[in-house]
Amino acid sequence: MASFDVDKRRVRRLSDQRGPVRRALWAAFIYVLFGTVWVAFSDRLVEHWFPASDALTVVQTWKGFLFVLLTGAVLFAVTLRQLNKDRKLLRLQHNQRQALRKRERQLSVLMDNLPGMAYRCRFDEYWTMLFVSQGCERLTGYRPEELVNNRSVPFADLIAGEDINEQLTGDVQAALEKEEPFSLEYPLIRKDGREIWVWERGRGVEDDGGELVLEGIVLDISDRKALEDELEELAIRDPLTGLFNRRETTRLLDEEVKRAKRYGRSMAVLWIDFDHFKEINDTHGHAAGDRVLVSTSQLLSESVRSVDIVGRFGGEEFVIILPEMDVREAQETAERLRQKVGDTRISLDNGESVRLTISVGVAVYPEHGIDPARLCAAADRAMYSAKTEGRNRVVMAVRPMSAEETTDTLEPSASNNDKR
Ligand SMILES: Nc1nc2c(ncn2[C@@H]2O[C@H](COP(=O)(O)OP(=O)(O)OP(=O)(O)O)[C@@H](O)[C@H]2O)c(=O)[nH]1
Repeated sequence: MASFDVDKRRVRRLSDQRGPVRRALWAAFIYVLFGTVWVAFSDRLVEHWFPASDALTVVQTWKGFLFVLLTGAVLFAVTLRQLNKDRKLLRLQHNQRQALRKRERQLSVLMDNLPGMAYRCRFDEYWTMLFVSQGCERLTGYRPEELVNNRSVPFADLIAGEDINEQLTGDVQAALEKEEPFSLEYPLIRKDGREIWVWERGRGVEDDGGELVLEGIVLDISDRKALEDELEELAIRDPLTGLFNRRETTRLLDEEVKRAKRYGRSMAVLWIDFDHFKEINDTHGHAAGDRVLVSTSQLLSESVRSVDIVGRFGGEEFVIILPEMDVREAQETAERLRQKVGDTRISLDNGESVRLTISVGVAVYPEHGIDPARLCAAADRAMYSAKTEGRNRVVMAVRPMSAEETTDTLEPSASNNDKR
C-alpha cells in the first residue's frame, strides 16, 4: 500500500506538470534565442578576429559545423533525458497497474470468502443494491445479479416485516446524522422462504458522483440467535415441567398487576399446592413423583386460557396468573381446575396409576391486595387455609380492612364459598 503511494508520487513527479505544447514552445524559444544570438553576433566576431577573407571562409565553415555540433549535442541530451524519463514513467505505470490488479484480486478473494456478503446500496426505500459480493447467494439464496438494481427483487422485500424495515431506516438515519457506523440485527427471508437472522454493519459514504451510499457487510447470525433464545428459555423455564420458573412468574405477575392498575381491570392469582405429594414419592419413588408433577403441570396449562400464566414456584407449589378475571370468575376457574386434577388418573411407568388432589388459594386484584406481594401473601394464606380445612378445596382470600393494610392483615376465609 505504502509503496503504491510512493509510486504514484514518483509518476506525478516524472510526468512533467507543464503541458506538452508549453514544453515544446519553451524548447523552441530557447532554440530560436540561441540561434538568433548566434546568427547576430558570431559572424561579426569572426570577421573581427579573422579579417583575412581566406581564413574567414574556413572559419565560417567551421563555425557552421560548430553550430550544428552544438545544437545536435543539445538535441541529443534533451531527447535522451526525455526518453529516459518516459521509460521510467512507463515502468512505474506498469508496476502501478500490476499492484492495482493484485489489490483487486486480493479484495475479490476476500469479498468472496467473507462469511456473509459485502454490499454497496442506495439509502432509499428499496435499499437498492449497487454491488453485492458472491456471498450473497449463500446468505439470501439470490444471485448477486438478481439483487443488484432490484432486478429480481429489492433487498427491502427480504426484510421480514414493514415495521422492522421502518425501524432499520430510522436506525441508519440516526447513525448517518451522527456520522457514525451503524449495526443492525433483523430477520431476513431467504429465496427458499426460510427465515434467518442477520447482523449488518455499515456506514454512509459518498460515491464518485457525490451521492450518499451505504457500504457494509451482512452476516448470518441464526445459530447465535437460536443459542440466545435457548439460553433465554432456560433462564425463564423450570427444567422439569417446562413451566415458567419462580423468577419469571414473579416478573410476569408484576407486569400483570401494573397492567391491571393502568387499565382499571381486575386480575387473579391462584396459589396451588398438591395434597400429600410426599406419599406419592414415598410409595412409588421420586421418578414417579416427577412424572406426576409433569403430567399435572401439563393438565393445568391445557386447562387455562392462552393469556393465563402458569408457573412453578418450587416443589409441588404452582401459581396461576389470570388476567382480567374478577372474584367470581377466578373462583369458578380454581374450582374447575381442582375438579379436573382430582378426576384425572395419572399413569405411571410401572403400569400403576395415581389420583392427585390439589388445594387452591385464590386472591384477586384489587379486592385482596393492590400489589404483587400482598396478592401472593393473600393467595398463599388462602391455600394454607384450604390445607388446614381438609385439603382438595378452593379457598378465597380475605378482603383487607383497608387498602393501606399490610400483608399481615390478609387472612384467608374459612370457607371455599366465601367471596369477601
Ligand atoms: N418427585 C419430586 N418430588 C418433589 C419435588 N419437589 C418437591 N418434592 C417433594 O414434594 C414433597 C412435599 O412434601 P410436603 O411439603 O410434606 O407436602 P405434601 O406431602 O404434599 O403434603 P401437604 O402439602 O401437606 O398436603 C416432598 O416429599 C418433596 O421431596 C420434585 O421436583 N420431584
